[in-house]
Amino acid sequence: MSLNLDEAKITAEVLTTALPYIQRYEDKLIVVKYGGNAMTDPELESSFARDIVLLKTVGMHPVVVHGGGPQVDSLLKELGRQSDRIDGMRVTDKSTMDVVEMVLGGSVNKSIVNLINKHGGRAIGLTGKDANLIRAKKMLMQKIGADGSTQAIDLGFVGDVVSVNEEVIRMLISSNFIPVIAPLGVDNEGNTYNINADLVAGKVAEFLKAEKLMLLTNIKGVLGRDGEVVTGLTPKKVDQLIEDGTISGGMIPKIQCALDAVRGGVKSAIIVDGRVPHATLLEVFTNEGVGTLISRDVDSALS
Ligand SMILES: Nc1ncnc2c1ncn2[C@@H]1O[C@H](COP(=O)(O)OP(=O)(O)O)[C@@H](O)[C@H]1O
Ligand SMILES: CC(=O)N[C@@H](CCC(=O)OP(=O)(O)O)C(=O)O
Repeated sequence: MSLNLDEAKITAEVLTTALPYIQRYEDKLIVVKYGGNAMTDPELESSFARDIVLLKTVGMHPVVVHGGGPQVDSLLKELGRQSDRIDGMRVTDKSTMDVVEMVLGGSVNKSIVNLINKHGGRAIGLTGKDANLIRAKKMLMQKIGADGSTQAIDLGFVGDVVSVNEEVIRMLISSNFIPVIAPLGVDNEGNTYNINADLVAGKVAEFLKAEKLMLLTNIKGVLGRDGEVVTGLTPKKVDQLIEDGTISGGMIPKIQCALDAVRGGVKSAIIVDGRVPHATLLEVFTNEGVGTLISRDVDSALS
């Protein structure tokens, strides 16, 4: 078979364009949160897995934290049950916790691990309970009523991250593994908690001082009042958009943990459209990126 020179030229150009990005991120840690809503199409799932393997192969250190909210909903439905969400958090009683653990720590985690490994990676799946990776405590949610009074809301076994055992992650990374983490945590008494996956990804990125936190979701980015993607956000603007209801539901914890992560030392956090094939690569290997960027100099970012 003879070499097609035109095709070869394009390939060479693409590879050369990638070089500065490969050099820039060499040996750097990139935390990718893979949301349940982005796991809907087998081709997209494959392109995600290949992107992760490629990042690792060229010398970066991807760490995957996954969600799986819609997958938990499906099993609950099959069981003839449902659960409420308050500001994006699933109210989790004991029996819901069992289903959450089964789905997130079981089928969802293992299918991502399997897919990455099928594409030549060395993924290893763990939940926040393994090696006490994620220490958690019960989340205390406060709601402010219309009259200004504060109301405490009990979400059951929903947790906040207290700490992340970074040693475990670093050990896996240095042995060339790709950690794939399910968003469960454990407290000192051994209680298991269901933790929003964005929160876990943000804290993992923060504890490991990651270069980048990428939150893959099912929307183009954070949409402003006019329905257009907002490319850069300030904390003040985020507060305004939450207050007037423009940012709601699952986007609330997502944007808040992106802000917390950059305040905590992560260089940049990006909310990316996981429905775009190779969204992860596009974000790392292009200047423009895709979605909404929250960088460390967030106070001077576009609003
Ligand atoms: N201002 C906004 N911009 C973008 N999405 C928003 C906004 N407000 C609410 N959302 C909702 O947040 C969802 C993303 O959160 P979520 O469903 O929890 O995603 P994931 O499962 O990927 O974590 C979007 O699909 C959208 O319905
Ligand atoms: C407390 C809480 O809400 N936990 C989430 C954990 C999974 C998750 O965050 O999944 P996505 O990223 O796909 O939404 C849940 O039970 O759905």
